[in-house]
Amino acid sequence: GYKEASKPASLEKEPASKPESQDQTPAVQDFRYSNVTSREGLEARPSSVPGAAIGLFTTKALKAGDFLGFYCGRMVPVEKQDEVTDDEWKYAAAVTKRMTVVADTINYPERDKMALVNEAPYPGGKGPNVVALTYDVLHQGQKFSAFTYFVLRGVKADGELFVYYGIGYDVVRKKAGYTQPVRFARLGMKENPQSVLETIPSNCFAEADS
Ligand SMILES: C[S@@+](CC[C@H](N)C(=O)[O-])C[C@H]1O[C@@H](n2cnc3c(N)ncnc32)[C@H](O)[C@@H]1O
Repeated sequence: GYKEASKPASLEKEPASKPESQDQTPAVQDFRYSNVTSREGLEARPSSVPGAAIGLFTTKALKAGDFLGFYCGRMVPVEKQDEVTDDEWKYAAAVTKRMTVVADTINYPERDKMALVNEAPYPGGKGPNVVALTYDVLHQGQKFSAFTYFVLRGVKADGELFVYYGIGYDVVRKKAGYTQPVRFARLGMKENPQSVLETIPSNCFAEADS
């Protein structure tokens, strides 16, 4: 099933509205290491946001509910999170209560691509066109969770992708020198990642919260 996710790990949950519930937990057929962790047609390019460095763009038009990709990287358990550097926190997301994923877009540019999605320019922009959700799978009787990105509203070909990082990201935002209003999102139809990817990348999952 899916549940709304927040980012980064350390911080409080935002009171965001729940996306439509999907009660069926998908059971995976193939659950293994893979470098293909996102849909086709996503490219890193210089961001349209001044000062935001690189951004993620889609070469193909996307529609609300489309699966974008798994947010992958190094899994850091809660007891090791004091070892995460300020730079790494810029690329961190909470997968579960006890596990944070820290993306490495330099060494794993394909696998850790989701970490290149910026926040929408503010003020003046249209806001996010991507939303973060927790995706759960059942594998050999055990539940695993991944932090995923889904398309929130239609994006034209060559459009830049934007997601709201959550209230907890404010510390990092201040250091980077930009602001962002609190956002609430509701997502309708959701494409199953398993209909987009040939294999589900097990290295992007953590043992689910019980
Ligand atoms: C997850 S990374 C996104 C990828 C990053 N732009 C890069 O080049 O690697 C998050 C960082 O991107 C930058 N960023 C994201 N959205 C931004 C925005 N709207 N304005 C300015 N900087 C932004 C900030 O430095 C932030 O800490």
